[in-house]
Amino acid sequence: MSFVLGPNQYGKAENRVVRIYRDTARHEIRDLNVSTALRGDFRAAHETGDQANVLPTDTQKNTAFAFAKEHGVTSPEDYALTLGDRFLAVTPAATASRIEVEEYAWDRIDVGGAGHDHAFVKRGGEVRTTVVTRQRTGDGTRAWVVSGVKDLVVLKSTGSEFKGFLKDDYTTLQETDDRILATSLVARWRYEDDAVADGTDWNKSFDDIRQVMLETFATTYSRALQESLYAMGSAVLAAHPEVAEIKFSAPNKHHFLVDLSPFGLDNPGEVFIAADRPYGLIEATVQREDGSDPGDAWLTVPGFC
Ligand SMILES: O=c1[nH]c(=O)c2[nH]c(=O)[nH]c2[nH]1
Repeated sequence: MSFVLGPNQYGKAENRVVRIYRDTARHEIRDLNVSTALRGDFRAAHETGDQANVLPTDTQKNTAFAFAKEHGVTSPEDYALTLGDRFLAVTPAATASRIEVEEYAWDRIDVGGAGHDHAFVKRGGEVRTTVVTRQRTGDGTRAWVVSGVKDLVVLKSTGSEFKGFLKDDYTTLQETDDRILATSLVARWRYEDDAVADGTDWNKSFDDIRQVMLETFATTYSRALQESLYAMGSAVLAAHPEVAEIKFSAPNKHHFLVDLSPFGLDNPGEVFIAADRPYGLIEATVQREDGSDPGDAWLTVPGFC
């Protein structure tokens, strides 16, 4: 039996490149998922293990991040064309480079009718939720309404720090005065018992609460995601007497600053790698001090402490 090498390509898939433009107070964000691949004469790498023609996938990854700084991201097309050109230039064995870019769209969070300078909400994907429990009582029924939103992805490109935390022998995290803060928010709020009898406009209430959460996230300087959540919950309870309590489950979607110094580039908060996992998971309830009895409202509602 004999075999020959058929079609092949290799590269680094799904580099999560986030480029922030922060030359002025009004930041811009380009959020990309970049996959690179090279095709050509890479027979030796497969047949004899000789890597002399192989531009490592690690180098391809580094280039994807470095080019986001050096050449910027004016469009996914221009960025991909520039990257593809570079790989061909430095890899003589390559006959083709293939660059696939997905771009995630962000909208500015609306604050008082204007888009915020550095707070964004990811377009699409969010889901409105409600869990209603109607329970038989002696003379009728009682209803609990727990409504919410999940997968509401928000990001601040500045106005967030994390420092002064407890340190031990295993702490390596550096303190920071300025970081990206991002989360995919799950929030559920329980309405007061009389919200049903009072004829609550559920649609209006949902829209307003969502807006209060977004606006508070945007305008509150954050010393931790915990503080942002508490501020958001407090703002909802202050503005909405029909809400008894609100619970949050918020993954801290880490964005790590990429070290571009090996390539002679500085990186003052402009190019980040959006990490997938692990993630910090911050969960908190904000409730009224004299709050009503939640009864069975939260029974089997998953994902909250
Ligand atoms: O907002 C944060 N809260 C934390 O508890 C935490 N822990 C951590 O490593 N980073 C962060 N960020």
